[in-house]
Amino acid sequence: MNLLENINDPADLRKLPRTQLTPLATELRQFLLDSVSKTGGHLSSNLGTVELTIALHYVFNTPHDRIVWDVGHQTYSHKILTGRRGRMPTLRQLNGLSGFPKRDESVYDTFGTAHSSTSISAALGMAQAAKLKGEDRHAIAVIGDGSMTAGMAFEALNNAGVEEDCNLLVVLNDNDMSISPPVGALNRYLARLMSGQFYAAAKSVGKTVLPGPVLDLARKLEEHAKGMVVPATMFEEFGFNYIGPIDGHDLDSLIPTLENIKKLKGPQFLHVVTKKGQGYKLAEAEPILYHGTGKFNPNEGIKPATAPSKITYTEVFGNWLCDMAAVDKRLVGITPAMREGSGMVRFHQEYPERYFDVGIAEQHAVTFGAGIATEGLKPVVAIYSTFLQRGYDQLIHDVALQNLDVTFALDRAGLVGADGATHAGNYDLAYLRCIPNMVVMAASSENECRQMLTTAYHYPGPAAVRYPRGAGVGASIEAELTSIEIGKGEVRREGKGIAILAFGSMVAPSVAAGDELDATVANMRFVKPLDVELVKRLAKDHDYLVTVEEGCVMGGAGAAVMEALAAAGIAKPVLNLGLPDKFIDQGDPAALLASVGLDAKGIAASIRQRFATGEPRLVVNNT
Ligand SMILES: Cc1ncc(C[n+]2csc(CCOP(=O)(O)OP(=O)(O)O)c2C)c(N)n1
Ligand SMILES: CC(=O)[C@@H](O)[C@H](O)COP(=O)(O)O
Ligand SMILES: [Mg+2]
Repeated sequence: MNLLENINDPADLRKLPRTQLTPLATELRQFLLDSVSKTGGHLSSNLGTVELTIALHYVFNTPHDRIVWDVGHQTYSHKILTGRRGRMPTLRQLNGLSGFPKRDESVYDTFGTAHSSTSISAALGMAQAAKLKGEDRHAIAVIGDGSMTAGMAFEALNNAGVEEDCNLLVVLNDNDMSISPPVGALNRYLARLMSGQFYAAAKSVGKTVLPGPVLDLARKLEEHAKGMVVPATMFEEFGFNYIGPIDGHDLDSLIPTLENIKKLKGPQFLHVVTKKGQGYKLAEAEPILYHGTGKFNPNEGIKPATAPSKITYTEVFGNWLCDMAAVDKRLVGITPAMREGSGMVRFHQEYPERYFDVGIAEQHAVTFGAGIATEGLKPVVAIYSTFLQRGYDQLIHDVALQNLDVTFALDRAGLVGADGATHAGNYDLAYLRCIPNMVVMAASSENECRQMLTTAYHYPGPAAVRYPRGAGVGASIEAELTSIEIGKGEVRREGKGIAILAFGSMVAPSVAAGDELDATVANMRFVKPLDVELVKRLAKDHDYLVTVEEGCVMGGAGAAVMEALAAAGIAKPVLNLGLPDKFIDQGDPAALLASVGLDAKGIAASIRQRFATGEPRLVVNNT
């Protein structure tokens, strides 16, 4: 029977008899696999949450009751069961379904996410709001074991645990994995809880909420443990009723347990155990490979690329890190839970004692790096541009204010494609250049990226190198570790009338636009310190200046050029090109860049359009 086809929203699901839920889960899992193999997406986490999603929507009265998903990369079943099955072929594409929950996509998406560890705070906010408004509803945060490692999650637990009359349920989806294997003491603690499984459940309110067979087992274990002092779980110490761990793939455990929990008041904590990749053997065996996939044939699985592909900036960084570590024993590599994404797998293998995965803890990663720097070692914090937003105060207060020698390797700078607005690294140039002591560089090629990393590393204060997701321009990469002069740009092309001052990834399209317009093109390299002498010279020798960056135009590199001109008392018509003052959703990165005029054609067209009349004027392109 095709059960899935008849479910247009959770009300349809709730009409099904319990006996049909297991066959539904089988259909849903197959649908997920077929669909994600055609679009790409976060497969393993989604395969692991099929039953949990069914159970939550079956037991709770959504959307009246609020489910808040953490990260949201595991919400495809939720999307499918809440009326978006037909749009799954558009997942993560331009004008298609987002890969994450989004409030304007569905009323069932109660909270927009993609950066982790926000769910408990948001759900607690909803629960408190319901209380204040006199509304009777449940708020449920679903958070993974990886996401639970972040400070924010603990801040929220700390707050929630004393809210005794709040209808908050935290579901910990423990699959013993982050993207990479989980790290840290919390992970060890959860493993210990697992090893004493049903025992802990029997001790807590589990007696009243666990379904018969699970409870029987719990009682037997309790009998066995008689006479021992049973410590409360840390979640109980935080003020939650802790229930679990229970099997998150067993609907006969999940549903009655949730039904019982639903009757309880106050902060509840349900520990659910699932398997990443559940039901698809290849993903079960290699959950990291199947965490985020491109398109693949599900019968064959993901195959290694046959044709040699262009090296990515991530690989450039990973190779540089190993090369620099080989010549400098002081180098320490730090990642907040992004070993694979940041290109640190080889470094981890070759230098395990100097490799630190600190968990999903960007704030801590930055201050941990600062602490290491105070002792004369050389920390390199590898972090996506978007995730450094989490560590901003740490960057200012702990690193820059003390002028500590920390190198920041900022991957995924600019538009990232399928992950969309939540992951776009659009703000780093603006948020970094205003911090005293910082050196900020934007790489225009693979080789320049390597040189900039070396430059940042040797600079005795805080320095950041930003580079985009994916492959670069195909430049050959030197083996040496050479630096470039700090604060010096270079002229790539001499032309007439117009000078284009390009930053990072925008150098290549600007050179192409320069060829078309016979304009001068400079690779500015440094956003801070800006090459003011070069700016002045270009202003003197040209009628018009154009700045181009793959970053928010407001407050970014172009703004730095404007400030420099103003400080020098130079009045010149300047056109600032960059990312507009709006969030840009998912899509093919090249198409997205073209849509905001940041390809060669768009740059040339904007320049023609603004300066066609020859009238000097100041324009900011932030439409
Ligand atoms: C603040 C932040 N840092 C890093 C990430 C990248 N990230 C996405 S999913 C993930 C792992 C999450 O692990 P878990 O919560 O256990 O979910 P699972 O992938 O196991 O389903 C990471 C590190 C993120 N989304 N947000
Ligand atoms: C959900 C999440 O935050 C990550 O899984 C992210 O999607 C990884 O992005 P990259 O593919 O760019 O590493
Ligand atoms: Mg996990």
